[in-house]
Amino acid sequence: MHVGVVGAGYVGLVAAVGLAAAGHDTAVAEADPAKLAALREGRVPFYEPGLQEWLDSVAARMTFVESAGSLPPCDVVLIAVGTPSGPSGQTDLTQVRQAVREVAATARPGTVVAMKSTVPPGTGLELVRAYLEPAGRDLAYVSNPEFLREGKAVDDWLHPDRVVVGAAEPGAGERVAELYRHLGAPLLMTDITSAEMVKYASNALLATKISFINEIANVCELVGAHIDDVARGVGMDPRLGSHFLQAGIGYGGSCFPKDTRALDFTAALNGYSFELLTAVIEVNRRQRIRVVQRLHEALGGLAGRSVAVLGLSFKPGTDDTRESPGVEIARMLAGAGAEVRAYDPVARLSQEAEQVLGPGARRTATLAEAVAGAQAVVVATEWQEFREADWAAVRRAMERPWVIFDGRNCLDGEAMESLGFTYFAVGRQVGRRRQAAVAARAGRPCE
Ligand SMILES: NC(=O)C1=CN([C@@H]2O[C@H](COP(=O)(O)OP(=O)(O)OC[C@H]3O[C@@H](n4cnc5c(N)ncnc54)[C@H](O)[C@@H]3O)[C@@H](O)[C@H]2O)C=CC1
Ligand SMILES: O=C(O)[C@H]1O[C@H](OP(=O)(O)OP(=O)(O)OC[C@H]2O[C@@H](n3ccc(=O)[nH]c3=O)[C@H](O)[C@@H]2O)[C@H](O)[C@@H](O)[C@@H]1O
Repeated sequence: MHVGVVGAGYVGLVAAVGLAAAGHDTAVAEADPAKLAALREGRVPFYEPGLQEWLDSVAARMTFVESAGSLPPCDVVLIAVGTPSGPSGQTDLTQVRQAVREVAATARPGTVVAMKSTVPPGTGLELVRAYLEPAGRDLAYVSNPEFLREGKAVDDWLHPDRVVVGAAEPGAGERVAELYRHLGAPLLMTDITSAEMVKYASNALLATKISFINEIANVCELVGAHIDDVARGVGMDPRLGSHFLQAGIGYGGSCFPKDTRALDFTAALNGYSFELLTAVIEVNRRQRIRVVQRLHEALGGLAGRSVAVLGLSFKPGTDDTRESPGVEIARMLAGAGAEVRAYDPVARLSQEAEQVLGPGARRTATLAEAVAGAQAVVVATEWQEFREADWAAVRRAMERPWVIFDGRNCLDGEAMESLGFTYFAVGRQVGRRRQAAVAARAGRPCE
């Protein structure tokens, strides 16, 4: 088939390369001149493990153009542009509307427009009415949400758990499903709005698991239980599943935060108060603040204290800093008067994000530079470099009281304490603090 893709971000580029690898002639429209220039030189314009090699192997079947209107005639055009949050949590559909408008104005009759961007339930039907029907050229619309993860995008594309296709006309849905047939994944064919809802329900449930385990971890701290064992025990029940039970400083990234807010907003818009989801969002917000509270306590205030934040990308394996807990924590600490040095081995900070780190925070080129003279260290992203760091050397480079907040529960707490650190984590207590919590609990009357 001849396939067009609008938007060469994480989803669009992975989809385009995956479809080219499956033998389709693929044309990609990318509006950002710098990204387009990189792609025309054969370079992936962001960090995604394995994608450069994959692109190299299929480059001959790919072309890159500057706008959706310049795409060659296609059987299917995938839309994979950004859908960021608006100020009240609603989805900003500006990029989607622009892309669909351009495709509707130029696509040849009979083209199928497949939406891979995450758009709120009801959007597809509205786009059909606003742009495809008025074009009068028999353009079909299909919702085809994407479930890949950053950092594992290539593998996720090749091994999807399912392919979801929402269509009003079976023929159009079939044409999109055909693009994935070779992957052998289970296929759900449904209507457009249900397909849109599958995407939000999936992300909301994953976010709920994270906020739930974080609440359990917070209670573990009070009763002297150990979240690692608790999560392992819970996950042994296949009905509950062992995934997404990693407690920490909460979820970030370009999708969970915005998609939970968008679903909350959509529910409210339709007159429904989605209490559970509102709580999931609030728990996630508070989980980051707990780090700042804990350091405030441990350092006897934050003004003038020196704190290193390790990890600015929202998770390991990506350079994406959108809604990253590490960035947010650095900003809160700096806002409270701490002198913050932040380090990340890969993260890409936009100019805006550099500014967002604020006057009290600056980024360093190395871990050693970040921790030199710091009184506390926060591990915000579980990069391998942090797991494998020479923590004895880090302790020597720091100043008293040698506090470490392991926001991803990725270090050996006992080992940290034996190096002289005061070790805090999420739902984990080691050494003296664990004994104290258990003793305090034992001394309390039963409720
Ligand atoms: N990042 C991820 O892991 C996943 C993202 N999604 C969804 O997929 C969509 C895209 O996400 P990302 O790839 O992260 O976005 P992104 O922001 O990284 O990339 C979007 C790209 O589209 C380009 N663009 C915007 N309007 C355009 C137009 N009219 N013509 C040509 N190019 C245009 C932008 O310049 C940008 O390069 C979002 O709706 C997101 O929620 C879904 C699953 C996973
Ligand atoms: O819609 C999307 O964009 C994508 O959002 C997530 O993918 P992604 O944001 O790349 O990253 P995840 O691996 O899901 O992690 C999201 C955040 O949750 C945090 N997390 C994850 C798992 C966990 O157990 N605990 C936890 O705190 C991570 O640190 C990270 O900040 C989903 O996993 C994808 O299925 C989905 O397609």
